[in-house]
Amino acid sequence: MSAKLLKKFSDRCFSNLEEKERFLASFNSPAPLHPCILWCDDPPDPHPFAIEPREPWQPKRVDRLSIGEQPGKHPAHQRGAYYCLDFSSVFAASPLLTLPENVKVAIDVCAAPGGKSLLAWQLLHPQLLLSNEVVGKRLGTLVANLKRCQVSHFSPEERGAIATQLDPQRLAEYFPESADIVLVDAPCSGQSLLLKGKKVPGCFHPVTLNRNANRQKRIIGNAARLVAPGGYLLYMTCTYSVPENEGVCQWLQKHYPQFQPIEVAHLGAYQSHLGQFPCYRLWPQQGLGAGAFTALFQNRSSGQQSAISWEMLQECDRFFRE
Ligand SMILES: C[S@@+](CC[C@H](N)C(=O)[O-])C[C@H]1O[C@@H](n2cnc3c(N)ncnc32)[C@H](O)[C@@H]1O
Repeated sequence: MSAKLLKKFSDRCFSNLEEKERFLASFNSPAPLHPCILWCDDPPDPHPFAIEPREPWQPKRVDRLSIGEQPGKHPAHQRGAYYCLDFSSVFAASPLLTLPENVKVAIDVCAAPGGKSLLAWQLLHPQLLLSNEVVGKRLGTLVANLKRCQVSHFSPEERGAIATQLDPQRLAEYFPESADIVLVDAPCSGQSLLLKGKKVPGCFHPVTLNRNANRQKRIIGNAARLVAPGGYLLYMTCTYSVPENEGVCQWLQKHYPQFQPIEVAHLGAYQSHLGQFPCYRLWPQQGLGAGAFTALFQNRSSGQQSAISWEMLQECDRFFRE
C-alpha cells in the first residue's frame, strides 16, 4: 500500500483532524477483528461462545464473538449450524431488516462465498434465492456453503436456492424485472482488506478505483434491470473509495432515475458525510470492523413483477453440478 495515496485519500475525506488521525491510525496499528457468526440453526443454550454486547441494528441471528473465539474450528461449523462472516458484512446487509419478509424472489448478483446470500435467506425468507457468481472456482465455494448451511435446492414445490454462473448482462436478459430484492455486493478495490492483513496492491491508486467503479456501473446497471417495479436494490462494497460507493450510486440515479435511495433509519448514525443522499459507511475507526459501504434503492416505476420461468432456471442451475 502507498502511504502517500492513503494520506491523500484521508486528506480529501476528513476535514475533522481528529477523525483523520483515527482513520490513519487504523492502518498503522490494525485492531483485532471480532469473529462473527450467522446462525442457520437456532442458537443452542448454553451458547458455545463468549459474545459481545449487541449493536442496535444487529440481526437476532447474528452474534459478534469475543476476541480469541474460533468458531470455524468448532464441530457445529462443519454441521452447518452457522456461517462465519465479518461484522462489516452484517452492517452492509442490515438494510435487509427493513424489507418485507417472505418475498418471492431474491437475486444475489455477486454471491461467492455466500455471506450476503445466507443473510438474505435467513432475514427475508424468500421463496427463491438465486445466487449468482461469475467466477467458476468461487461458484464451487458458494454452492458448498449454501449446502453446508442447510439451504435446500429450489423447486416449484419447495422454497430454496438456485446457483448460477452468469454474467450480470445475461442474468438481466434471462430474468428481467423479476426480483423483489437484488443484492450487489460488488467486486471493489478492497481497501478495507488491508486491515485484515491481506495484500491489496494498488488499492488506493486512481487507476484501480476507476477500473472498479466502471466495472461496478456495468454490474449495477444490469442488476437494476432485474428489479421488479416496487422492488429493491441493495448495493454494498468493502472499500472506502468515493468514485466507487457514492460515485456508483450517483451514476445509478442518473442513468436509472426510477431508482430512489431509501433512508435506513437504523443506520442514521452512519450516514456518509461524502454523499448528499441516504448512503451509509462503517469506518474502521468506529471499532466494529474493517469498514463497509451500503445503500438501498427502490424501483419506483409502475408495473407488474415478471414471473421467472422454471425451464430457464433449470437450464442455468449449477446447484448440483458443482
Ligand atoms: C465482494 S465479493 C462478494 C462477496 C459475497 N457477496 C459474500 O457476501 O460472501 C464480489 C464477487 O463478485 C464477483 N465478480 C467479479 N467480477 C464480477 C463481474 N464482472 N460481475 C459480477 N460479479 C463479479 C467476484 O468473483 C466475487 O465473488
